[in-house]
Amino acid sequence: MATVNSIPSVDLAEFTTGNPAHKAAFVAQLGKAYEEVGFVAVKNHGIPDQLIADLYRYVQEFFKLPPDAKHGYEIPALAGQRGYTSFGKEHAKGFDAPDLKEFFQFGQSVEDGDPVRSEYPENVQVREVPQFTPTLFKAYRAFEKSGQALLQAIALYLGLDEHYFDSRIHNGNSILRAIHYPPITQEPKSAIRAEQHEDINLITLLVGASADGLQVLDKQGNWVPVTSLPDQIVVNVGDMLQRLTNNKLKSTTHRVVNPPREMWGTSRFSIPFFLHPKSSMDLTCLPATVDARHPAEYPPITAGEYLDERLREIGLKK
Ligand SMILES: O=C(O)CCC(=O)C(=O)O
Ligand SMILES: [Fe+2]
Repeated sequence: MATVNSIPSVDLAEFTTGNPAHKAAFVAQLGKAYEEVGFVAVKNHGIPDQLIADLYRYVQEFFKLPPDAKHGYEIPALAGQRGYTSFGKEHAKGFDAPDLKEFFQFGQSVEDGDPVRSEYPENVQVREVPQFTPTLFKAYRAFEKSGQALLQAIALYLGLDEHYFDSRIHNGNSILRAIHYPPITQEPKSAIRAEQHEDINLITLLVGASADGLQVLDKQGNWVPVTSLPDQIVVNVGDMLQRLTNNKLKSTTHRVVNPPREMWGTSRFSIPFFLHPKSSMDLTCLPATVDARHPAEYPPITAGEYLDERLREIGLKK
């Protein structure tokens, strides 16, 4: 297994088109990486280069809109879950100072009559950049597909049926979040672009951010920079998967630091896809991960209840 920038690297084609031996090797590599590091770089992830280029292009056009136009897409009742959230609103769990970022969130579109549709607010259409919403939608579907393949490998690693997650993530509550970290204009007192945190969801898929800054906390307590190569995406375990696996798979702490002073004038963009299941998914620790040496660390909870608790903790939900 190659190591790039100190996080392990895997080739998803080994799983999706490889022979049984390749597939088994992929499962073992991914599982080991998630037990030890919590982050991997994935190549042959299936998300077309052109789509990624379009995504970054339209996202940058959106954030260039005048503040008034962007504020028109901010809907407090939706707790930031759809549309725009302005600079200074969200803070990491346990921190008061807000992160130095603005973002736009795009959620699930249910197209097959599944009654779960009534749980999801409509996505927000951005009129000024006509290609923005359709491109987010295309990317959303591509990330869902890639994420499903990764969760199939994770299911096998956990000794579950390969398709364990399929029905639980179908029409799931995933979020595509386009983030803009604006140029820094004055000495930031105590805030950084994104304070240290763990993601809430099952797994997060991140296509190459536009600049350095992402760091993960290793077991020795050192912050290690992560820069994915252009042909790779970074995929990490979130708290829902850590909880489901009774801490066997690690939801690793990460943050986005401010650039050196000479780079203060530059923006940073990144577009994580937070893969969530349906709110009804039971996150009770899997029996296979609980034994005398590893008693269950968490009480039973559903994904919906857990998300609610976490959105309150980060200041998005009152
Ligand atoms: O901007 C990044 O590279 C990562 C952002 C992040 O960790 C998050 O939004 O959860
Ligand atoms: Fe994160």
